Amino acid sequence: MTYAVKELFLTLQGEGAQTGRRAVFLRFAGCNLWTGREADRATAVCTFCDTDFVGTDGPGGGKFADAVTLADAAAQMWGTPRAHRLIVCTGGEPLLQLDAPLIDALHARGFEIAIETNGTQPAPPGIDWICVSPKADAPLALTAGNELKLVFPQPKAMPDRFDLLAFEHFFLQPMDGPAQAENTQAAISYCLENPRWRLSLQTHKLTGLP
Ligand SMILES: C[S@@+](CC[C@H](N)C(=O)[O-])C[C@H]1O[C@@H](n2cnc3c(N)ncnc32)[C@H](O)[C@@H]1O
Ligand SMILES: Nc1nc2[nH]cc(C(=O)O)c2c(=O)[nH]1
Ligand code: SF4
Ligand SMILES: [Mg+2]
Repeated sequence: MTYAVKELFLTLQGEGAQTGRRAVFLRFAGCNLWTGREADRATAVCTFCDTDFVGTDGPGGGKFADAVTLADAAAQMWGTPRAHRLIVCTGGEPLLQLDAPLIDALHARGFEIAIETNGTQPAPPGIDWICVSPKADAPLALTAGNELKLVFPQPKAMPDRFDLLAFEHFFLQPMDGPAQAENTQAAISYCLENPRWRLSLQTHKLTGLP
């Protein structure tokens, strides 16, 4: 199939349990919880998104005709050597496009495959690291994975709804936006009172990485 990619870039994973790790980021275009248009933000299911995922015009983005072409572009972006290769598939919502042929082509090039997902879509087999980030009252199709990273606070998605799910790590990530400072203090207070939860800061924003 054809893949619509907003951008493809090399950076360090900025968030969650794999923070600091070199990674190619594959940002797919499109999401099922927001059109990406500012005019629709207030009425979307997910209203606080910090990302432009509309179109295919970003750095390294485009329409890729097949899985091999896209996996080759990712491998070229990583460069040599082949060891420790990590690709983080994000978006937009990556599970609208990530499929078995692309998973196979990325594995064949030595990538460990991580995803950042809103958890509303089932995941194909073979993904090596699943990070679910629940949004408001959107029902979860994925209730197990490696990390659950909740943007905090969300009145319709408070942490106690999730802390019995089958994840290895539980993170609160302060919601970026006008109340970022207050949200960070609230997340810190919650983690101090609820030791199952750890704080995830968006370190790429602190360091100026993409
Ligand atoms: C842009 S989303 C794309 C992947 C997927 N659609 C999802 O929501 O998980 C990537 C990550 O950024 C987080 N995020 C989005 N907007 C944010 C904000 N305003 N503040 C903090 N984290 C945010 C998401 O919750 C998710 O963990
Ligand atoms: N450096 C960096 N780390 C990230 N972790 C998750 C991101 C995302 O937008 O999915 C992201 C991102 O956009 N940049
Ligand atoms: S689900 Fe993810 S990509 Fe979609 S609008 Fe929300 S944060 Fe953005
Ligand atoms: Mg981001």
